[in-house]
Amino acid sequence: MWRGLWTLIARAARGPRSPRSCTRQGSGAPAPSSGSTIFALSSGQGRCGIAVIRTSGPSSAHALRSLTAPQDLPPARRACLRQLSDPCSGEPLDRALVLWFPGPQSFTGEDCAEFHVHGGPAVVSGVLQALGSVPGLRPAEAGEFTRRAFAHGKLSLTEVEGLADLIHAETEAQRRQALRQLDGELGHLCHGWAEILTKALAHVEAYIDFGEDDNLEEGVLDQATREVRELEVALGAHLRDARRGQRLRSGAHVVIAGPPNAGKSSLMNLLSRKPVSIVSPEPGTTRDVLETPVDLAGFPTLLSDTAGLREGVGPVEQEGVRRAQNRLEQADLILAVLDASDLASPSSCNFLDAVVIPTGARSPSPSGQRLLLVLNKSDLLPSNGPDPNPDLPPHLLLSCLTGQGLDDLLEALKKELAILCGDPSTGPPLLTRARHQHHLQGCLDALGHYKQAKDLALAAEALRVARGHLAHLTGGGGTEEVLDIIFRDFCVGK
Ligand SMILES: Nc1nc2c(ncn2[C@@H]2O[C@H](COP(=O)(O)OP(=O)(O)OP(=O)(O)O)[C@@H](O)[C@H]2O)c(=O)[nH]1
Ligand SMILES: [K+]
Ligand SMILES: [Mg+2]
Repeated sequence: MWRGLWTLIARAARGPRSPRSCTRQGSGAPAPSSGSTIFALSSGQGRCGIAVIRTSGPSSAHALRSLTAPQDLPPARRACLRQLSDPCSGEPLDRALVLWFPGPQSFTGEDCAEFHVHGGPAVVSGVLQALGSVPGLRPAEAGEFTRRAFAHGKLSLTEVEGLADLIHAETEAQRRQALRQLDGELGHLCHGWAEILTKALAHVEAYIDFGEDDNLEEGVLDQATREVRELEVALGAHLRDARRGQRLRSGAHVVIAGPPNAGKSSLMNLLSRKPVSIVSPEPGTTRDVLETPVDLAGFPTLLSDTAGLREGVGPVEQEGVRRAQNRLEQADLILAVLDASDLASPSSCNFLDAVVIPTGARSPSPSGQRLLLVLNKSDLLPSNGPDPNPDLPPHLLLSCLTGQGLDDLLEALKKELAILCGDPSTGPPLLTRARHQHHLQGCLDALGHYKQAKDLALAAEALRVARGHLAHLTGGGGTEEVLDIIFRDFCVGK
């Protein structure tokens, strides 16, 4: 009987009824049009010390030989100095280091060549033109090198996304997260989950095929159900964290709010280190929502300054207040600012009652919204005096004028943002894209169908659907459309 079961495990792992399992297969991408060899400048545009031009495809060796003297191929993966010249005119182009990467041990899995040339625009365009004149070579499309790497199974889809994020990473936390994804952590996690599903599916299929024979080990079906239950818990925990990874990728929404003249715009300018907002002693200076991307303590954020919240004002300021309230609802983190020397004023009290106390009391609120209370203008308080208001919720003292308290505020922001975005140095791999969330949710829904299935054939089908979602996440059976969206993020030469 157990031999039968192992045959089934193997069959479930392979298909044929099942979707492709979660392995590092390039499957979904179109096979690179056979015969075409691509080339592009892979380093940045513009004048630079050294520019890297590379090729990928079967004519790479021919291209290398056509442009270099001596014409023999350098040893694999070793840099060699060569004279480069135009194959048609024979005109010298540069003296350059060239490298030869025979496939499949190359970035794309195909034969590749690299030319490390002097970075002047004339040299670069001369070499690109010379490559264009070699038969079988054409300029690469955006992301085409990576797409070929994916098609040859060198990178899984989540690793491709990690690479795109790494190229675009602007803050330290983003870079760490992207590197982890490029290392395949999310892919490995999905792979493990897919294996659990494969085993559970094998158990269910064994029961379907041999259950009646009565010589099947007791509890095979119970074991499958137990495994599915454990997987549901793991997926649920990951999905609850899903917003964090997305915030880390696209920036957390941090909204500065408070009564008029508390110093919100002063704080905006201090944190963004540029004069984004107009600061003036006149209450009601800021009317519209002003926003700017800011790297706060290593985390990417979209920082917004808003109109001071107060009632009984003219129609323009009223519209500003309405916009401020709208923006507050979308905030991941509210930076609530009050004037430390003016805490008893009606506008301060209203703001405390309407925003600070309700949000603070809900912390962590169902929406996950968080709040930091900042008492600004601490320079106006008597020095070394007692806390101006010990009854207030936890707060920080700050002076935008002198900068006192800024380090403590940045430290507190770092803690809040690590909670909101996840800490990319520790913790489980994050789901950085809506696509990841969609497939994990699809997998979880299918597991729900498994539990409700009245009939074993339907239960087995639910497990196959669940596994299909995990396979899609890492790129097995990825559709053309998804691939287009992902590779669009890349630049030419990558
Ligand atoms: N003494 C002192 N004055 C400050 C401090 N921060 C801001 N101010 C002053 O307070 C006044 C109001 O500052 P803003 O930054 O315009 O305040 P705001 O909250 O954006 O005001 P509205 O947009 O009108 O709601 C300005 O005159 C600032 O120079 C501070 O830390 N200490
Ligand atoms: K003001
Ligand atoms: Mg302002």
